[in-house]
Amino acid sequence: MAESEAESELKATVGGKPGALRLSRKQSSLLVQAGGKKTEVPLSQVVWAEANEGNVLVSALVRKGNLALVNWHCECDAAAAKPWVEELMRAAYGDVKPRRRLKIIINPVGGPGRGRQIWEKRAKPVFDAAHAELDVTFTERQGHAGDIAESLPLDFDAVVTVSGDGLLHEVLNGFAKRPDARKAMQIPVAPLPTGSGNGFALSLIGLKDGLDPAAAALNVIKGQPMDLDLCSFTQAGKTYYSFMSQSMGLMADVDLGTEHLRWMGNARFMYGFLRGLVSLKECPVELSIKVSDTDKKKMVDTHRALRSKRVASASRPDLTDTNVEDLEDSSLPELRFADGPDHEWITFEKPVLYVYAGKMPYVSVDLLQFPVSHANDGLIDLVVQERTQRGDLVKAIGVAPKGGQYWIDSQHYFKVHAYRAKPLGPGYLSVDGEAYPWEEFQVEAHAGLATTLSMLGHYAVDF
Ligand SMILES: Nc1ncnc2c1ncn2[C@@H]1O[C@H](COP(=O)(O)OP(=O)(O)OP(=O)(O)O)[C@@H](O)[C@H]1O
Repeated sequence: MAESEAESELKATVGGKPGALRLSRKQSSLLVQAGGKKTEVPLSQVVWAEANEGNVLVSALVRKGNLALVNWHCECDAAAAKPWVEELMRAAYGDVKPRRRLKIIINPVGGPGRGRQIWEKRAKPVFDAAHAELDVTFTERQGHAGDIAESLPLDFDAVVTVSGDGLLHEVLNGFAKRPDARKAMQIPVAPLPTGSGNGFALSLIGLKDGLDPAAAALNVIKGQPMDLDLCSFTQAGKTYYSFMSQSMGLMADVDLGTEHLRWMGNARFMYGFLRGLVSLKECPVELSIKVSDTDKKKMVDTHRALRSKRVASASRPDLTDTNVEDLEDSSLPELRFADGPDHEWITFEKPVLYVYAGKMPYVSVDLLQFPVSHANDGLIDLVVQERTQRGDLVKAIGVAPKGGQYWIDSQHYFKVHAYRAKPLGPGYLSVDGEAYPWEEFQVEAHAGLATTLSMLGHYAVDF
């Protein structure tokens, strides 16, 4: 059947005027014709359809710059409408179970402090339209989200953090403290971006819609569970979990040294970077690396091959209570490199401006720092920026939103199993955007330890 040809059509009336609304379901979209106006919406953006006693309601996210929720109400013959509506819901949801049960954790002071407002105006209406079952908590203090995760009943379909990336770090570390940590980490975590650092939402949804709360809500409603690697971060005998990044030197100064400028939103990171370029301060660190790959071109090829495989196989099936229960060993994995570096590790010998390790492509809208990273390749992407000419770094700013800095010779890019950093002077250390003591630590990757939600089955990046 040609894409333009309607697969099935529902003629409905609005306010008693026959023929005022025509809903046509095509192969991959819904066409709505009302009052001479045509709106075509991909089925992936249809969040609800129902027919009750001659009334039909269809809700979808329609692109109006951002994604906006639109509800179409109409009257029509109940017998004709019911099967049409049921078929539309089947086509719109595929394998995903509608009416997800969600734990929502909102940080009212995250980023520029607009979490509550954005939740109420832009996200909650989308979840309500999709008939999601919501259990909402507003955080009252630092650490609150971690405490919630530590004692959360495991009967939620997902945990959604309405904040920046820091709140997800707390949730995953709350899970890690539980005796049934492994089971808890099977509950997908997903972001609704209202913080200043929203790299996870950008990586899952892409640059175009990654900061749109409605698009993030859609990802929570329709995304399939996707394995998410975690990094264990061991310092002074204690192990934490990092889902996103660790940074030292200039990039940690950019994050932690600009906390007082939260009101600037995302712009604070660019300000911090420019300030760091003026001082060009060396990062005093001894860095040991358990390398998997160092060839940039080969890493791009592997990235493309892995990604097309992911598209073909999509992600794992939707969660059910049974497959969460099925996990027998619920403890977290042993560390493989607990004894520290051996002869297979290399040491980076040149003067360093910053070290940035990551598990996802976008750090912010201005920086595609890890363009060949994967949610679940079991490896950490490690960038070591040599202390180089200011001019090189200024040039990199312009190409950074598309990851162009990847090709700069002074920017060393490694795929690694693990690494260890030992401070040789004062500095900052940021783990998932949160401040950690600038003391010796070791990091290693753990394949697919946690879970997120994705509509694509891979990170949304073209490189
Ligand atoms: N009610 C609260 N009062 C104060 N701090 C809170 C509250 N709720 C959460 N926090 C803390 O706010 C911090 C910032 O959260 P998050 O990272 O999610 O947002 P953000 O604006 O992107 O911040 P950052 O840019 O610093 O990462 C976290 O350390 C979290 O523990």
